[in-house]
Amino acid sequence: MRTLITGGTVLGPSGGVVADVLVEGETVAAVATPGTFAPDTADTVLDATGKYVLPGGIDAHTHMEMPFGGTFSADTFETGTRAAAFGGTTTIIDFAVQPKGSSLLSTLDKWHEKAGGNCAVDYGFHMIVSDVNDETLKEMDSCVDAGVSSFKMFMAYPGVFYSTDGEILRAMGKATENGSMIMMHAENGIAIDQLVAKALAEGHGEPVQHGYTRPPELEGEATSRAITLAKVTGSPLYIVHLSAAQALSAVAEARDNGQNVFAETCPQYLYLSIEDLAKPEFEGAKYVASPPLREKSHQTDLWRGLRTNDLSVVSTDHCPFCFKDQKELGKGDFSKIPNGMPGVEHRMDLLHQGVVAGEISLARWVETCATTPARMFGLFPRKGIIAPGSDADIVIYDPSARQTISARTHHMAVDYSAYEGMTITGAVSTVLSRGTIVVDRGDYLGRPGHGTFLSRDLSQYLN
Ligand SMILES: NC(=O)NCCC(=O)O
Ligand SMILES: [Zn+2]
Ligand SMILES: [Zn+2]
Repeated sequence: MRTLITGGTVLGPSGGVVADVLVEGETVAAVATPGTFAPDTADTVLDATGKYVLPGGIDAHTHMEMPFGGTFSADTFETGTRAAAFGGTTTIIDFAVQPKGSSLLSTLDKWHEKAGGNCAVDYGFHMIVSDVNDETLKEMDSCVDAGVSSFKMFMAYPGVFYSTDGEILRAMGKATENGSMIMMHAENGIAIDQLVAKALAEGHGEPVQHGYTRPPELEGEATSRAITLAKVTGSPLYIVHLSAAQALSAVAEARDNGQNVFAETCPQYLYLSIEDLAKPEFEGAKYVASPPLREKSHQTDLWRGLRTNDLSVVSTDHCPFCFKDQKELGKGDFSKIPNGMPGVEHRMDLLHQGVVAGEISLARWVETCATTPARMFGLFPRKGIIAPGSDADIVIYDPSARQTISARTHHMAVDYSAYEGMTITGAVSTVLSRGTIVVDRGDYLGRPGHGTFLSRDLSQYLN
């Protein structure tokens, strides 16, 4: 099967060039001067004139079917990866969640069961370690052997996912040994729990209290502490869902000092704010995620961080809970609102909107949403670039189309959109996953089970 994509501007991490792309089977065969290949030698010709042709997005932070607060995030691997495909994301890396008291390998088996045969696009796993002991430390080696080479830990959520500094230090030591990466949810959960208890005792149960009780200073403090622990152990560190200027300063300083510290932010922290959390009639619950949405002033710093590469990656932290029945579990007590927001479908569009607004370049759009996550998580050059030999995960993107985001038209299995009514310039036209057209002008042509598991080895990037 040969597919020829003609006349588009092919984008990569260093800019764009008008070229034709030849796909043979599942991989890119050539990127060549327009007209190099006769159209009648291809089975399918896609005219991309006036459009961008870019590597499929890589969302390195999703939570499909994730257990949290007595319920499960609303997207299954089937619905969530289909929504990802609609939005131009052709790889997700989801988090397997170790329940306290159980093993990492049985957790991994469970996540394979959930995802196997169901995904529309390719997928990998990180492992959430919530129980550090001799056995799980050994199992981290087995996870790396099984292609799961990144481990998330929590300085937040005492009693649930939380690890002490000592436990983090031990896991970081193991990561240094076996060439894996520690990913950190950096918020001071012990202090936050005190603020939450005080707010509730004073009768403040409304959603905006979620923001007030998780101040940015406690994200900055935890980020600095994680960086210090990583320095002591010599381990690389990846800060997930960074939201606050204080945390960004800590990351920037560490990077300036030559430490292997990386960070991601998410579209919600670039576009939404504590004003959304403060919406009346419990509507603020739609925006409850941790870390919380911040004052708008933080957004300026985050966009700058994306330009300077102190923020290297944009992921979604897609963790959708329906407003009805799920978010409602926390009516009257904000601490019981399931934490998380939907987003996997709109990351590419929202970051393209950053290009339109002059915040980032086209090259940074591709780099932060595809190339760098591929490099950092052991998928490059198979993913994250359009080059001979790479998987033909390709998005044809119309930069002049206009669309309005709405729950009425999105494909995520959740009853609201965090960006309801927002108008975007640019839209996905066609998406190929390993050479197969999975989305074309609004139609889904893929199938559950097309997506395959990606075994990841980080040694190339980190050494
Ligand atoms: N972010 C969030 O609120 N929910 C998902 C779990 C996590 O990433 O901490
Ligand atoms: Zn987290
Ligand atoms: Zn998350």
